[in-house]
Amino acid sequence: MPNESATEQAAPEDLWRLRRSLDNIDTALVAMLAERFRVTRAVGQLKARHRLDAVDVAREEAKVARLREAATRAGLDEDFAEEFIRRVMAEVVRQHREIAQKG
Ligand SMILES: O=C(O)C(=O)C[C@]1(C(=O)O)C=C[C@@H](O)C=C1
Repeated sequence: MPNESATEQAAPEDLWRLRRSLDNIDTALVAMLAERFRVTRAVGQLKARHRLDAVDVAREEAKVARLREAATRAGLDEDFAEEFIRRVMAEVVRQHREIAQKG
């Protein structure tokens, strides 16, 4: 293929297989994130309609604690898991404020 890197051309079959697996996982992650944002947009519309604050600190902290435990059980670094979910929630809050402003 013309746009393959030199590493890809020289890669052994195992590397190809692992990379295909990674590509599938990445696609699934994006699809799940998109689904999550579809749900949070609906939450944002409800919050705007009922004049509720975009941020729910207690819920965020409970979620972080729960996900840190889930990460540990799954063998994933819990600080990474926390960083990830906090970044996602920050984007959700940004979108909720945008929804509330635009009406
Ligand atoms: O549960 C809510 O109220 C949400 O708006 C969702 C969510 C989240 O993405 O999990 C986002 C912002 C809130 O501060 C808490 C949680």
